[in-house]
Amino acid sequence: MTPHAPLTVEQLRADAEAGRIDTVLLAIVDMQGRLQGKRLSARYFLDEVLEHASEGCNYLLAVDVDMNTVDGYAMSSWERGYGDFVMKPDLSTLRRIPWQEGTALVMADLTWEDGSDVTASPRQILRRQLARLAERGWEAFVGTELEFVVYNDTYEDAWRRGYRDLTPANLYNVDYSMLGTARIEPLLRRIRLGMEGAGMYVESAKGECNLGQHEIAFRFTRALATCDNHAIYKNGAKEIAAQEGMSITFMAKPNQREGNSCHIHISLRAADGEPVMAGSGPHGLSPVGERFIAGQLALMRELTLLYAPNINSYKRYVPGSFAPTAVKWGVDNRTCALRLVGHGPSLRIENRVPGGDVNPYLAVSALIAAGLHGIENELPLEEAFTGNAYASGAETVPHTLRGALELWEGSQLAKTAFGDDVVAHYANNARVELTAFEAAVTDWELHRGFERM
Ligand SMILES: NC(=O)CC[C@H](N)C(=O)O
Repeated sequence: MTPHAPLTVEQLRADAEAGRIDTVLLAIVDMQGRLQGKRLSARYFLDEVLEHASEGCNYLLAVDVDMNTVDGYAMSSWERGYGDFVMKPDLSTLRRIPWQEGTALVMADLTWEDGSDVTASPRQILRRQLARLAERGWEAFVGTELEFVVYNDTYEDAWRRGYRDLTPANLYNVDYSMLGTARIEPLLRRIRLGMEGAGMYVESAKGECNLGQHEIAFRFTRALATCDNHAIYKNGAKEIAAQEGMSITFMAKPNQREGNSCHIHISLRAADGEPVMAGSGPHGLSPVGERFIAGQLALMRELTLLYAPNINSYKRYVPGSFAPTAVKWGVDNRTCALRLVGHGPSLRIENRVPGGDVNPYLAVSALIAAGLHGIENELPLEEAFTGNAYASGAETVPHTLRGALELWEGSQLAKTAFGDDVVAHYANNARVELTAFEAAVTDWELHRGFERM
C-alpha cells in the first residue's frame, strides 16, 4: 500500500558509504505528538544504535510544551532522578528525509532499561490497542486529514510579533479554488513531493475556508504507519515552510474563522484483508460495524481528551463551522461527530472531532478502544441522524478542557482499556495545561479591561 518501499538497512549502509546519507534522525513521539530525538551520524547509527539502541532523558514524556519540568508524573520526576529510557529503532519506519540534505529518519519505540514498555508512550499506547484487535484477528486501517493555515511570515517574525498582524498566504476563502491554491503551489508541491520521497502516498491537496488554509490528503494505510507518517509529515511541513521563509500552523483554532480539523477515518479488516465493518445490514454495515459505531458514541465524551488535548482545541466546536458539536452519527452528514462514508470495502467511519493539534496515536487508540467496547458489549446502534445535528439538541462533546479532563478521569472504561497509569498520566498533562492557562493574562483580558473596567 506504500508506493516506496521503506529504506532498508542495506540501502542505508550503501548510501552512507557513498556519502549520500550522513545523518540519521532517531525520533520518538511525545505527549503532544511531536517528534523528539537526536541527529545521529549515519556511521554511529549503523555501528552502534542499530544493535544496541540509544537513550534519552525520560522527562521527554513528562514536560509541558515549553519543556518545563512539572510535577505529578509517576514515571518521571526529580525524586526519580530524571534518568533515561531506551529509544529502540523500529526499522520498518526507516526512510529518507528529502527536504534535509543527506538525511534519513527512523522512529523509535520506548522501553525501560529492563526491556519493559514505557506504557505512557503514545506509540506503546497504540500498540496495546492494536494488540487487542489482533487477538480477534483484526487490523485497523486509518487515514488522518490535517488542515493547516499558511502565512507569508517566518516563524521567527510571527513569534516576535506575538502572532499579530500576520499575512495569510491567501487573502480570501480558497475552498476548492484552483486559482487560489496555485498561489502557494510552490510550497504545497515541495511538501507533497517531500512526503512522497519519505515513503508516503499523497492523494491530493485542496484549499480550505480560512484565509491561507489548505489540506493535503494521504492514502489510508495500517494504523501505526499512518500515525508515524502523520507525525513526520506535520514536522516536515513546518520545516519546509520555514525553509521557504513561511510558516504553517496546525493549531485547532488559530483565529476566529474556521479551525484546523484532523478528521480520522477508520475501518477494520480481517487477516485475509476482508473488511469486517461492511455487511448487508442498514447502510451497508455488518453487526461488527454497527457495534463499532455504537461504541464510538458511547465513549465519545469520556475520550474527548484524546481527541482534543489543548485549551485551544475546544474553540473549534462552533455550530455551523463544519467542526462538530453533537454526539451523533449520520450517513455522509458533515454536521455529526461521526460520518459514515464509502461503500462496500471502502466503508469507514470518519470521526470529525479531532483538530490539527491532536496526537494521532492517542486519538486512534481512543477510536479502537471505543469500537472494541461497542463490539464486546454488543451495543445496539441508534438510528442514523438526518438533518442538521447542530440544531438537534443532542448531547455535545465537552466544551472545555476541564470538562473533558473530568470525564476522562471518571471513566472506568478508559482505565480498563488503557490502564490506570495511562489515565493518570494524561490527566496530569491536561491539569498542567489548565494551570498554565489560568496563570496567564491574555490579550482578550487586556482589550476588555485595560481602559474600560
Ligand atoms: N473540510 C471540512 O469539513 C472543514 C472542517 C473544519 N475546518 C473543522 O475545523 O472542523
